[in-house]
Order: sequence, then C-alpha cells, then structure tokens
Amino acid sequence: MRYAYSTPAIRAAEERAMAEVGDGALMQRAAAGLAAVCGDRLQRRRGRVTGARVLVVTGPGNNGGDGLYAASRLARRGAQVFAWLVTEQVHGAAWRAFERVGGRRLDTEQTLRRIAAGDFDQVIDAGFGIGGRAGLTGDLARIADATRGGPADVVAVDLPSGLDADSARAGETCFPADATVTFGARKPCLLSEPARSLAGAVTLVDIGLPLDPGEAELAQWELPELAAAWPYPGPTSDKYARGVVGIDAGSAHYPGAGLLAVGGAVHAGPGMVRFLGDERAGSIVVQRFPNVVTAAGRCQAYLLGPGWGDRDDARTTIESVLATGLPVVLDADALRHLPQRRLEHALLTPHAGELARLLEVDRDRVEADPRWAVRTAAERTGVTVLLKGATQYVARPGEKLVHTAIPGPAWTAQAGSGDTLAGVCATLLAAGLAPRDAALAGASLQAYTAAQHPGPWPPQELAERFPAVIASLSKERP
Ligand SMILES: NC(=O)C1=CN([C@@H]2O[C@H](COP(=O)(O)OP(=O)(O)OC[C@H]3O[C@@H](n4cnc5c(N)ncnc54)[C@H](OP(=O)(O)O)[C@@H]3O)[C@@H](O)[C@H]2O)[C@@H](O)CC1
Ligand SMILES: [K+]
Repeated sequence: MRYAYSTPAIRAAEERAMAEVGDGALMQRAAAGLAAVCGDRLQRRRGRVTGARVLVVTGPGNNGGDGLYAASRLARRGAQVFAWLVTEQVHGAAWRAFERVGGRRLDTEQTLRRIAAGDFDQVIDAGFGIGGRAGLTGDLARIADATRGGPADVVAVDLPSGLDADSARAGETCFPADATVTFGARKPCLLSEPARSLAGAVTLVDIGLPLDPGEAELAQWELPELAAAWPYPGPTSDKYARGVVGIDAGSAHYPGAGLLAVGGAVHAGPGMVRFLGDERAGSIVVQRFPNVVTAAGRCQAYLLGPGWGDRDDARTTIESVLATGLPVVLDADALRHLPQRRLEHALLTPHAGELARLLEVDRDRVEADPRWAVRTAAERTGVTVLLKGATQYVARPGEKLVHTAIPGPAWTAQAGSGDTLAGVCATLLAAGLAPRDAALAGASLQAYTAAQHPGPWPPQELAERFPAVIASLSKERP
C-alpha cells in the first residue's frame, strides 16, 4: 500500500521530528537521498558523475535548500554545479555550502541560453515543494518551458514546481520531471492523475517523519493488496461458495453492454452468472457465453444499469433488488434512478460526469477535487463509491481515507470498459468481498491487466486476459 499525506499532516510530523533531531538534520537526510538519486541517474546516462553539468533551479524556501545541498554533494563527486535563483531570497546556509564547493550563479539569460544549447546533463527543480502553489509565472515559467523536451534529465525535489501538493490538478504551467525524489511521505499529487504523470518515476526517501497511516489522505493499492483480496477458490468451493451473479444490463438499443458486463463477470471467475436483462441481449450473451443462465433464481449479488438507456421500470427494478438486501453494483443508467434516500449494500461506480450529476455540480468541480467528490457522494448516499477515471478513487461513508486502485495505462479509457469493470465488481461482491474491496480489486485487475498487455485491446478482449493475470497474481499472495 502506498500512502499519501496532506501538507498539514506532513508539516505536523516535521515539527515532531525536528523537536527530536533538531533543525537541519531532516534537510541533510533529504539532500543525501536526493543527491544519491541524481548521482545514480547521471551515472546511468553518462557513465560517471565527474564532469556532469547540473543546474539547480533554486526557490526561496527549504525546497531550494534541499536542491543546493544535494548539488554540493554532487560537486564533491566531480560535477560542475550551477544555480538559477527564482528570487533574490535563498536558503542562507545551503547557499554558502553551494558556494564553498565552487557552485556558480547564472542569471536568467545565461541560464536560458545554456538550456537551449543542451548544456546541462541534469536540471534539479528545487523551486517549490509543499509550500508551492499551483502554476508558475515569470522567468521560472520560461525556464520550465525551455527545459521541457530538451536533453537534460529533470529531477524534481519533493514534487514538481507548479503543482499543488494536495491536489490532482496539473495546472496550466508547471515543471514536468523525469523523476521526483520525495521526502518523508508521498504527497497526494504524486498518486493522482493528471498531476501524477508530471512527476515521472517517484523515489520516496525516508527522512524519519513520524507519520501514522491513520492520518493518511490517500492509500493506493499495490499488487499484494490485490492478490490478498482476490477470492481464490478453496478445495471444496462449489458454485455458491464462489458466488452467483445476477446481471441486468443491456437493452435493445445497447445489447453490447450486456455482453461486455457479462464478459467482465465471466472472466473474473464467478460460480455462475445469471443474465436477467433484455431478452434480445440475453440471446447474444448466451451465444457467446453458453455457461450463462437466463433463468431467474438464487443470486448472491447483482449488477444493474449498463446499457439500460431509458427504461420505464428502472426505479422499480432497482428498488426490488435493494429490497433483497443483497449487494449490488449500480452503474451507468442505474445511477440516474437512485432512490432519494440513504442506501445500503450498494456499490456505485460513476465516472466523473455521472458523479457530477449525482452531486449536482459541474464536472470540472469533480475533476478539480476528486477526493472531495467521491467522499461527499459516499456520505450522501450512505454506500461505497468508485469514481472511475485515470485515477480510480474509492470512498466509504464515515471514512476520511480515500483509496485508489493500482494505476494503469489510458488504453482502458474507451467505451465498454466501465461495463466490463462493473461485471468484475459484481462477481467480487457475489464472492463475498466488501464493496470497497470489490471496487478496488476490480479496478486494479483491469488496470493491471492493461499494463501487462499494453495496446488498444477492446474491453472484451482485455477481459479475456483476466484469467491469466488472476492466476499469476496468486504468486503475490501472503
Ligand atoms: N516537511 C519536511 O519534513 C521537510 C521538508 N523539506 C523541504 O522543504 C520544502 C518545504 O519548504 P518551504 O515550507 O520553505 O516551502 P517551499 O516549497 O520551499 O516554497 C517556498 C515559498 O515559495 C513561495 N511560493 C510557492 N509557490 C509559488 C509560486 N508558484 N510562485 C511564487 N512563489 C511561490 C511560497 O511563499 P509565499 O509566496 O506563499 O509567501 C513558499 O512559502 C519541502 O517541499 C521539502 O522540499 C526538507 O528539507 C526536509 C524536511
Ligand atoms: K520542486
């Protein structure tokens, strides 16, 4: 599990740590970790650190201090180090250390000229860290622009300047990095798209911040969580132990949605799938999946909504399934017909547009603050909510911590992916997983499968790769 902490939590932990080890020690630990990563990257690119030309884009606060101290360490390994100052203000002790090793200050025009000439092997972005605000202005924006796409390896200190540490937003202007070295704990921006992609490969340096996962803002699943949650059958499992899923998806207008939802469910390993939707959709489903049953009967979880379109009995269908008290995934068109009361046993799986409609806000508001949106929806509806998208957030009512699924490539951003995912989640509910784990496991499986099989696979073909991935995951089980 990867945890991310908000800036106030990190600042509070920093104070506790500083009370113990004193001022300065944390920065030295940070600078040592940063210099190690920068040195390794130089070594890999050019064979050695000696002779490398390194520019530190130096901000006025401690982020700038980290960068200058790290550059001083690289200078002691033979690098030539330069600094461009964002303002005249600079961390005094770090600046003196930088000057002592022969570090040189460049003015803006010299810096831009050298960047344009491809003169630097590495640019250390030590503009702003957790004290930073979204967006860059003035000469710093020019320098970031000039560096972008050039030959220098860009290493961000703590987080890329121009990002807001606590937000998923990418901002209009920022300093995209090839790698980010972050201190003490990950920041929410480093786990949330679109900000996440601007940070490159993230290394977490332990500087001894006393942080408790109970204070975390975000928790991202990794393979061990997925493998541990996945319901592998035991030696005596029968189809009811594995779970029977009832799927009402698709319509005469959208018969494909039924097929896609069933495809997701079938390839996630249910005991049985009952197709309870439109008759024409049902005949296509059975042709493709003869193991699917169309007769009504015992189910252990349901999926309602994909490809329903407009349907007169939407509300009554939802109510009758809710009345069973069995777990249910409410997806797509079912989300337009939710009862106006707190629900139980349901998992809602909206994308940003559907969540915006649910919350009666603009889609921009959801995209600007997805954690707020998913938490608010969970509080209002009383059930677990999975917000689908480039980062997939899961919130439960009464819980501040928001989880995210294992991230995957944008190949899954296509029509039909949501239908498939809803089928997987329903299968996991039928197997007895709690809604939060079903949401995280379903979304993680789909993303991880797409990462293992990159390319424009249609969702139904990606689903056909689930079984092999599920089998291989068993190696990760505790
Ligand atoms: N936490 C820890 O344990 C440790 C933390 N460490 C390091 O300290 C970093 C935090 O340092 P920090 O508090 O000095 O703030 P920092 O990010 O350097 O910003 C400086 C000032 O810049 C300004 N400013 C911001 N954005 C701007 C913008 N877009 N355009 C223009 N100006 C802008 C803003 O001032 P304002 O304008 O708001 O008055 C802000 O206060 C942290 O990220 C890590 O690298 C490590 O040393 C190890 C231990
Ligand atoms: K930075």
